[in-house]
Amino acid sequence: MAVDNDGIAVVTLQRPPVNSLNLDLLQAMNNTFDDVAKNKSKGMILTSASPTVFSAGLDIMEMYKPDPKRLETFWVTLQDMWLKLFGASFPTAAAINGHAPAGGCLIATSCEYRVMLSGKFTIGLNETALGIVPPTWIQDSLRHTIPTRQAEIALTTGKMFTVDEALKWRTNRGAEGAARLGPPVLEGPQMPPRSPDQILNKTLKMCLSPKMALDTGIIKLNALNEYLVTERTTIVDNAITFGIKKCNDMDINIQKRGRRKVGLIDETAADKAEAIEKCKKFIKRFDKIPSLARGMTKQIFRQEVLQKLLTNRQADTKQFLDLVNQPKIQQSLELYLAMLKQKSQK
Ligand SMILES: CCCCCC/C=C\CC(=O)SCCNC(=O)CCNC(=O)[C@H](O)C(C)(C)COP(=O)(O)OP(=O)(O)OC[C@H]1O[C@@H](n2cnc3c(N)ncnc32)[C@H](O)[C@@H]1OP(=O)(O)O
Repeated sequence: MAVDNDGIAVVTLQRPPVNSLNLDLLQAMNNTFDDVAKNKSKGMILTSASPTVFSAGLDIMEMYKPDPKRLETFWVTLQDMWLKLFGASFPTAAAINGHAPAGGCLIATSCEYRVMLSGKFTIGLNETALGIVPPTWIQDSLRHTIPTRQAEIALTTGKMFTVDEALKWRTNRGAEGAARLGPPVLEGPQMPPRSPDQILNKTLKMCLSPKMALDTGIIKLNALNEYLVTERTTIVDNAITFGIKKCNDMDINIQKRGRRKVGLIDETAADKAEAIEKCKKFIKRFDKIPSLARGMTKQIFRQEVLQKLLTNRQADTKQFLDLVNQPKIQQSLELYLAMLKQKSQK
């Protein structure tokens, strides 16, 4: 952990090669989260020392042919880690500088803000694809981050999102779009400034008139272009809102049409330093908010999900132990480990 001059703690996961979460790493994370809380840090950013992997999720070796006592401690320590991170009163952000499957995605979704490096990385809860069932609180972390329907589809299909798919939906391409429309397209006299409505009404009237002089037509076209440039964002936003409503009315899946993104991450960054900077910017947004009010509001907001695990902790642990000890699950884990080994030897 490194605390910067602003009092923001940057916690770097460092368990080569892929930051898989074994008992030792989870215990170290818990101790670190306690320290961040004790030191009254302004906030915490989680990132990874690996250049390509944020975290590969749970260490499968902890679950394959496990020692019963250690397996139980492992699970309870994972629950503790999640309770501390998801329920932290201080602001939390993840600078996701690589792949974040399963438990890696859990850590990221437990934070309040996510910045992921652009590139060929993926993030998601892929458990069902491995034949394992993510427990309620792990599902809840995703449901807390993205819309319920998208979370259900992602969970049941074991979806791994590309960075672009994971990004949140943005409609405002203001400057870029305006630049594409550009300056007036036709050479010639320009019109004195008027309000967009005045311009549009006049243009419509003129276009309906059968005798329009060329010069007047040019003025009007320039005026229309000016209107489109200045009001583009509003026009595009209104068109998208209208389009979404129509698609919903007609039961058309907007995501398939490529416009709607899911919001699993908040921003992208070109490199780790930029990702950390963007996370810091998020944390600094709370500079003027009294920390007690902020922290309590967050905890109330997350209380229902946290309480579910707190009340069912023993049952959740038993369910995990029963599941892992099933011969079928052991077989799946063995096959998966062999597949990973084979892949890494290529
Ligand atoms: C049973 C009930 C459980 C319920 C609880 C459910 C909650 C969470 C479940 C999990 O988190 S399970 C873990 C799921 N994780 C994954 O599916 C990711 C698997 N790994 C990968 O896809 C890749 O490793 C990577 C993260 C994309 C990185 O790829 P890269 O090419 O950089 O590295 P590799 O060559 O694949 O791996 C290097 C080395 O690490 C070993 N390894 C990778 N992931 C894990 C892991 N999760 N646990 C243990 N070991 C892992 C991999 O086998 C290689 O080992 P060596 O061959 O070098 O010995």
